Amino acid sequence: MELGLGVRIRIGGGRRLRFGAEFRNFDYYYTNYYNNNNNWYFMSNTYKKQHKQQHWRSSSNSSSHVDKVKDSRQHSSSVSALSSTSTGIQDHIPIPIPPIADQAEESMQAEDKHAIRIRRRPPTGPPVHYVGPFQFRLHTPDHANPRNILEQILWDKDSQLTLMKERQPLAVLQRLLPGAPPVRDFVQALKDSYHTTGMPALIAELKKASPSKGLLRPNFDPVSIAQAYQKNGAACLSVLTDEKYFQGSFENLHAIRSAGIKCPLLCKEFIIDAWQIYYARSKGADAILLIAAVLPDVDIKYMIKICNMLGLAALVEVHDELEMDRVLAIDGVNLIGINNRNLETFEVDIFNTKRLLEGGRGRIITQRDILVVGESGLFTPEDITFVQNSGVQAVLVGESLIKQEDLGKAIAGLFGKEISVRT
Ligand SMILES: O=P(O)(O)OC[C@@H](O)[C@@H](O)c1c[nH]c2ccccc12
Repeated sequence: MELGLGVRIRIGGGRRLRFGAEFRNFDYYYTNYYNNNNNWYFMSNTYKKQHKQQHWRSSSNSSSHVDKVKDSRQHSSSVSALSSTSTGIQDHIPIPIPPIADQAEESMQAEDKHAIRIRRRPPTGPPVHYVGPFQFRLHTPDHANPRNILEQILWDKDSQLTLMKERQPLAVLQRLLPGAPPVRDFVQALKDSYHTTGMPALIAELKKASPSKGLLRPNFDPVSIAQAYQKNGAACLSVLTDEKYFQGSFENLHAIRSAGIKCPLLCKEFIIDAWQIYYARSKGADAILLIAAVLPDVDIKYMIKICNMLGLAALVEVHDELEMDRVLAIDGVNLIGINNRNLETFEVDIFNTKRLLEGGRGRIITQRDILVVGESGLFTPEDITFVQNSGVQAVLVGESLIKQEDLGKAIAGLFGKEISVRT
């Protein structure tokens, strides 16, 4: 008998009892099933409840990963046939078909090919509260810990999401959407501002704290900050909604939207699940962020479809050439953010914006009329001129504004002049 990370038991004579929970990109479509001697059994909801089954991704370094991929291909049709009924998702909900097993496999290969380093979930399975059929864990290998702050944020996000989705399942959320405030055109607002001021349009960020800089603004009143940003020429606002690391919230987003702020709002969140897009929309977002370092291509494509359906803009964020090339290969991307901050190390280098827009990449971007946002680490008029000359039509600025008491002066100081054209 062989025990492997609580995943598989091999019983004498080659009979295998394997317990599997296939990771699907979108949890509300996930399918849990187990394999007993090559017969696949779907786990009913009752079974899941009885065993408090968590869905998780098993170790990616071992052969079990390879087996799992193979198995998911063999059984994809039956699994997907079962999934729609047993997850309780009704047929009439109009959402694009999510990637299923074959695409998930493709996405795994894409992850390898494009070297996505960030792991969205702990690779070694469920944490200690797991009470499934195999309650024990033989050991916790080192790679079970987050390797950097981005992974840590995502792993926390993943567990918070499980709770949020339990409280408000997608079907419930969707019923709220018709009552959400109408979507405003985020990209158009940036273009308009760029054309009227001749300077990069400002997306001013409401960020109370950050993991790299700690507390940035102790007296944080989101609505009055938003009003001051708007009055002083911001074209759009970016509202951090992550609570744990940025001291933001969806309440802030909602409050700003309800206060009648006209600037379109970007929901600044670590999106790993389509559910979050619907949630952001229900709270009044006009745009959402998709981080290429975190999301495989197949997810970006799927999430862009959802954004199009909801009328949201998708700001697709890249940090290096590899990510830029991936994103340029995806149809329908019209707004790209170049983050000058490496989210794994926090290093900031505004030369990054220039590097990524040089040569062929810049030409493709111009040809396709993609709007580029220079993000992070912008403090002075020289910085603004530098990224503008590199080819951006908008900038996303947090720290250098939010830390100053007088936000009007802060904006004028950043651009070297007042940029407000509103009356
Ligand atoms: O405060 P700065 O350096 O001006 O950066 C703003 C913004 O670019 C940054 O907050 C940001 C860029 N991408 C993100 C993704 C998640 C959280 C935050 C961010």
